[in-house]
Amino acid sequence: MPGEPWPRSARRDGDGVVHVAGVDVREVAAEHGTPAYLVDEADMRGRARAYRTAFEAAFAEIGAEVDVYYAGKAFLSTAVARWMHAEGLRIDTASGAELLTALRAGVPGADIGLHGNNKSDAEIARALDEGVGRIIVDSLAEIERVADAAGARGVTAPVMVRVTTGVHAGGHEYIATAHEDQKFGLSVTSREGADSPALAGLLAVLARPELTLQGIHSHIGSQILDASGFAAAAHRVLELRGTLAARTGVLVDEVDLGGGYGIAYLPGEVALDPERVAKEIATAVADVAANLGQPLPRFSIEPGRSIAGPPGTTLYTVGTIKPVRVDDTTTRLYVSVDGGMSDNVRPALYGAAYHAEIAGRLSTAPPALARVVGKHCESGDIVVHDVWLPADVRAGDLLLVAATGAYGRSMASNYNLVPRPPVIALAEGGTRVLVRRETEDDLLGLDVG
Ligand SMILES: Cc1ncc(COP(=O)(O)O)c(C=O)c1O
Ligand SMILES: N[C@@H](CCCC[NH3+])C(=O)O
Repeated sequence: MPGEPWPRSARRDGDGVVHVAGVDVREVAAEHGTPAYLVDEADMRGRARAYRTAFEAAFAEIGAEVDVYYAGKAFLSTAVARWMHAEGLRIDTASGAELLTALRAGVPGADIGLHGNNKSDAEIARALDEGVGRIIVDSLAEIERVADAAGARGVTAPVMVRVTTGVHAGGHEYIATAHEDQKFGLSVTSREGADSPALAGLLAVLARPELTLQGIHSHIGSQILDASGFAAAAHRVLELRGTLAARTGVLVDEVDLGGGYGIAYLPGEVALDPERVAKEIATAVADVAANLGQPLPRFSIEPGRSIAGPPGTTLYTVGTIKPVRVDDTTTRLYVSVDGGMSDNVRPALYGAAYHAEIAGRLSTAPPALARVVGKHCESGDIVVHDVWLPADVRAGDLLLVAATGAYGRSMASNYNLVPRPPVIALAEGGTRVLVRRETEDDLLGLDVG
């Protein structure tokens, strides 16, 4: 600290105490308790701005426009939706409650998109009634459902068709989304001379007067650290756009290239740089469009992790410490904290690696091999697999885990009936609760049997 993977403002003072946005983590713990998710507001807003300005500039160079949608699945609250909208981003939602959060924040429906491979009737109805800017349809059946719902309301629904391009990209298999054998989208691959499912989807949209075909959507995966996958996917999407134009004369207006921009989780890892990736993608799509003889569409992207991840940290208090002899030469310190897989499921789900440091004091003790574990009844309840902590780590120490802002709170559970931690924004030396701590009464209140 400072530097990746920590929030931009993270510093240690002369006593070794970590401050984020000028706030002493010991004060956060005293005021709000632990575990707690902390968000460096200026950092999150800055990253949103950086993505928007980098993509706008790179696409302006090739003569195209681009909209940036913040992918709310990474972490959404009304404050976050307001920050993102104030920074000139739109909001991508993937459920009725994410949509409602953006609306409650005052984001106009026109600036919101709705995703989902199995949208409920109620979700489709809300999207139509609130006039969302786009519904991203994910199957042939859904195209008919959205058209029927729009017809019943006497409105026209703006839709994008989500396609899968077969491009493999991203981290764990569970977060790659453009390969063939998975649930999302319609494949661009045509088999046995038939139209590809993606082309069939586009034709199905054109066949329904209750729908306007706004564009084609491709999201290839998440935690991608190499821009070439985006360019390869864009190539296939523009080819599909050309095929549709040749068949029907309709040239779709917009292409969404999804999210997936990778971040640093560990010291020494290098995140994708928005300016560089924006330039690489813009140059690639300009070349492809020129080769295909197509005018450029409008573009959009949907970053989530790269905006919400790095500004977020999780503050825990250390409890039980157990040295475990793992072989003749190695002892590992099992350092238990007051949270675990209920507030960050990513290590258990994807084997994701994180970095942690003692945050409330300086230690000159030699480093010891440690594994940070949670308080749940599961041996896979690991917060940080391998990390060197000072050998004098002790109960009561504050431990800060880096880069937990995306897919931490948003994927949190109540395993073992553990209440979920609050989300605290840190800005200009002060704190503000964005999402309050869940209580045992909240959980027992659901038990009406
Ligand atoms: C359709 C879609 N858009 C955007 C995202 C956001 O991805 P990321 O958080 O990796 O930027 C996802 C999640 O992977 C997604 O499924
Ligand atoms: N939840 C995943 C990424 C999002 C996948 C959504 N398509 C993660 O934590 O990495």
